[in-house]
Amino acid sequence: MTSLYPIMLNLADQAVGVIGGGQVAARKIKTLNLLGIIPVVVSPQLNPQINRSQIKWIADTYHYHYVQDLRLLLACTDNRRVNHQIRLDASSKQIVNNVSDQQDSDFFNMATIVQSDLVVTVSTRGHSPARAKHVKQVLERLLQQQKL
Ligand SMILES: C[C@@]1(CC(=O)O)C2=NC(=C\c3[nH]c(c(CCC(=O)O)c3CC(=O)O)Cc3[nH]c(c(CC(=O)O)c3CCC(=O)O)/C=C3\N/C(=C\2)[C@@H](CCC(=O)O)[C@]3(C)CC(=O)O)/[C@H]1CCC(=O)O
Ligand SMILES: NC(=O)c1ccc[n+]([C@@H]2O[C@H](COP(=O)([O-])OP(=O)(O)OC[C@H]3O[C@@H](n4cnc5c(N)ncnc54)[C@H](O)[C@@H]3O)[C@@H](O)[C@H]2O)c1
Repeated sequence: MTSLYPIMLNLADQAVGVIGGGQVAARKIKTLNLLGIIPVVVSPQLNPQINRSQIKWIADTYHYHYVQDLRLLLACTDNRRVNHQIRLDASSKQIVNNVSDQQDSDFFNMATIVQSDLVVTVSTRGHSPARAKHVKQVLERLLQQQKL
């Protein structure tokens, strides 16, 4: 993807859905929670790293009716067909991240540091998530050292 534009999305009164409850979902939920967002999670199983008190869990496989009122959707199952179906089902008001296919996503997630009102994000335009993670860790140390 070449045309990417970073923004802070206003999600007041709009809910977020995570479909799938595995390792990748756990990482995305952690960041949502850091930002004070309690997502709806649709998944028959939950990774133990997911804090159940910080989500609204629907213990079932994906059906569109569970997510039709949600604004932002993170398609995080380990089934590429299901993740793609979530994007196909989405209305024009919904924005979808398909974790198994960059080209099938409306947006990418960013490595995110949250320190009260300060939010620092890192993106590699989808090229190297591991690099984004590394730069985030360096920035975390810098913020701490410099007391910024
Ligand atoms: C930044 C972060 C935010 C977050 O999602 O939390 C994030 N990935 C993170 C971590 C991470 N992801 C992966 C590893 C193992 C890497 C390794 O070991 O090499 C690790 C490291 C770890 O887990 O430790 C593997 C991976 N990631 C993607 C694919 C598929 C693909 O490339 O298409 C695969 C291969 C899957 C496979 O195995 O096939 C795709 C995406 N990952 C993105 C974001 C988006 C682009 C970000 C950007 O522009 O830089 C994008 C495009 C879509 C999206 O998900 O939005 C988070 C930072 C962690 C932090 O903050 O600490
Ligand atoms: N974008 C990223 O950051 C990134 C990073 C690594 C891997 N991936 C991709 O993410 C996918 C998921 O990886 P993972 O490690 O989280 O897998 P995982 O096996 O840990 O978790 C998969 C989850 O999906 C759920 N699930 C399966 N079918 C479902 C359905 N029909 N409806 C609802 N939930 C369903 C399972 O119950 C489980 O909770 C992989 O396919 C991988 O290619 C993406």
